[in-house]
Amino acid sequence: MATATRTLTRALRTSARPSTRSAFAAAPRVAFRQGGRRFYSSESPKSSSSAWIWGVGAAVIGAGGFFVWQQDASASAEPKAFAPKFEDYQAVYNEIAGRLEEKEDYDDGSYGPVLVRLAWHASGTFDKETGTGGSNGATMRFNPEAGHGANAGLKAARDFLEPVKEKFPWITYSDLWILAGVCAIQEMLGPAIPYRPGRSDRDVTACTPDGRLPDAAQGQDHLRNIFYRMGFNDQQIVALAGAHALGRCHKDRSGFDGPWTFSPTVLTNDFYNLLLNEKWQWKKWGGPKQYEDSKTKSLMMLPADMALVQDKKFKQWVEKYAADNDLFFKDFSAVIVKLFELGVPFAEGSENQRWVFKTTA
Ligand code: HEM
Repeated sequence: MATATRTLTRALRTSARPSTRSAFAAAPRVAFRQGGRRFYSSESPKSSSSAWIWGVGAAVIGAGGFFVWQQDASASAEPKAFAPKFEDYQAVYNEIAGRLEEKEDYDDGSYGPVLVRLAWHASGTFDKETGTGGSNGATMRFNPEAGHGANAGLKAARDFLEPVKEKFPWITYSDLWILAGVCAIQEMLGPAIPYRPGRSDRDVTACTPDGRLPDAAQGQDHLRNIFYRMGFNDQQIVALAGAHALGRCHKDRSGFDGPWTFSPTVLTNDFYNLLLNEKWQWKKWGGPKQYEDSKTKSLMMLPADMALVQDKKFKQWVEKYAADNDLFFKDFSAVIVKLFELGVPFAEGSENQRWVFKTTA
């Protein structure tokens, strides 16, 4: 199965999929020059581009501060102050992108899907009532959070990013994990995902309690409880779930097994189309209850995925996204930006100054 999906994925990529990498993916990438440097922005530069650049500097400095570290301890007794800029984050992006497919035998040939899941599980612990959890902190580095059942298998993603952290020691783990999610989505031909840095790492005391992430065996009431707690609505829940076009379930992680789509390393609206148009039946096996498509028996759906067509309010959004990939990309980009920023104390005013990284794909 892995080989078949990999072959199809490669075919899709080489054919460039003009309909999936759509106008929306291209439109927000505004490139402009200032002071001999090239910048990419999610919005047009303001009439005074120097004000925009000041704004970016303020966002980074205000939120993350200067990073102080010593590159070569013997060279100088003075630690160097370093305020990373767009180009520095783009360099981290490029490093991650260049390594996504370095291990041919990993899953369907890319670490992209598991990096998206890491970024989502780091963010999805947010509780809007208490303001706890969210992508600030990277507390999944520690037990008990690393050992929560929902996070099984994410060590693969965290370990994958360790050499990147070593090469760019100034970036926090929490900014790095989210940047990796952004990079993975864009490199898997998804829409542009505007990004802003400013997350700081926290210690073990900031670990969130178990049970904040969704349980795949449950249905619509559970999904609403979990995602409303983060501050999302029905439309946003359905848009987020489209990420299940990517990757697969693993018996040794969640207990479930198999991919949702035939192209698990390319982001498309296929998850919705398959959910609506295929005939799904319970899989007869010794594992947890999951669905399989009756035609090929090679694709899967979780009970929580199936809830999106069993519930009328969810289903209307599944239908819209199945019919319109551009709409899915637009809404997915907006909602994942919100997800990835949950619980982060960004500098005031920085919400209009996100960066869009240039893809390497
Ligand atoms: C709606 C509630 C959700 C449930 C119940 C759920 C559940 C699961 C489960 C059980 C797996 C399999 C893990 C494994 O065995 O490796 C998985 C994988 C995945 N999930 Fe979700 N998920 C949900 C929402 C999301 C969201 C919101 C995103 C991202 C925006 C996401 C992205 C992914 C990705 C990319 C994978 C594949 C990981 C890989 O290939 O290693 N999921 N999810």
